[in-house]
Amino acid sequence: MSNILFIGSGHMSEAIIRALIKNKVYKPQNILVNDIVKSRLDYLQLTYGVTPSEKIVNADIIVLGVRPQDAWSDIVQQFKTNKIIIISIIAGVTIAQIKASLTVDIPVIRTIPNTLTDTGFGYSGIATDVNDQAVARQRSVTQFFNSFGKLEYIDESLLDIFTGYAVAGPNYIYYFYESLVDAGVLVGLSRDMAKRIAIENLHGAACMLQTSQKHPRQLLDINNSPAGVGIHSLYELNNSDFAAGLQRSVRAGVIRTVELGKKQ
Ligand SMILES: NC(=O)C1=CN([C@@H]2O[C@H](COP(=O)(O)OP(=O)(O)OC[C@H]3O[C@@H](n4cnc5c(N)ncnc54)[C@H](OP(=O)(O)O)[C@@H]3O)[C@@H](O)[C@H]2O)C=CC1
Ligand SMILES: O=C(O)[C@@H]1CCC=N1
Repeated sequence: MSNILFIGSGHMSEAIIRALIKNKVYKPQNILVNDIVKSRLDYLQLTYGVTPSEKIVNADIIVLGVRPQDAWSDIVQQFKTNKIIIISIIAGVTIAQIKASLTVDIPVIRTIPNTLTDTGFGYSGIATDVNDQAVARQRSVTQFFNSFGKLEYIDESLLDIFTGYAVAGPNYIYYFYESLVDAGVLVGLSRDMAKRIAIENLHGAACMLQTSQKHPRQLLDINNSPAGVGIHSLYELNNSDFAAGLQRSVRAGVIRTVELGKKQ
């Protein structure tokens, strides 16, 4: 079996490692982890049985899991063989930037993975340059990507937008859920009951949007009788900055992604 090395083994790498093991794409012993934090390596070894690697070694696939602000450029300069494939999960940093730091011609695939790996939901974006497209179709690479949710192969020019909208996406939902649960508590429900109701409505409303073929406005209409409860509560939401606040938030995520990529 081929092996894979994660350099920078934080939250996102861990979510991918969990998916790789769960979906039997790699055995734990074929997953090598490198991080500057030794306790992180101990934790990953103990939790998943993966192999810690305090030095950067060669592997069939090398996942760059450090942050855009970290020394990714110094890391990639250490690769001296073109027998590896680099998969970068670093937000904002382009394939051209990574290739410019390489001293050997190594294929680079850029992905922006979604932390929803445990659920099978959530889109991850993938981009390659034309020269590396054949490499991206290799069995080991396809298996790697297929293990963590749904995939969208996109042009690299869309990847930063995809990051702010799709991959930061669970944030908007978590925050909405938290605010909704607080609203339930505010009007007098126990937190437990407010949570159960909110999660059920989230699932149910998502199902309606997916299966009913109806525009959200039509669904809102069904849910609001004349002079009734729903339209009164929506009136307040309309009066708030809710929609524009959400849209500004997504735009800020996209802008920050671009900004982070320019830092090095
Ligand atoms: N979390 C998410 O939802 C997503 C994250 N990403 C991308 O994944 C990458 C990692 O994010 P995330 O996992 O959340 O971040 P974390 O901070 O959890 O993980 C990064 C890890 O890399 C370590 N590190 C830093 N520099 C080096 C180095 N030179 N060599 C080895 N290890 C190093 C860090 O150590 P220390 O903390 O000591 O610096 C840390 O343990 C980022 O580029 C992010 O853009 C992409 C999609 C989604
Ligand atoms: O904040 C982050 O670094 C990651 C990238 C996209 C969403 N979260």
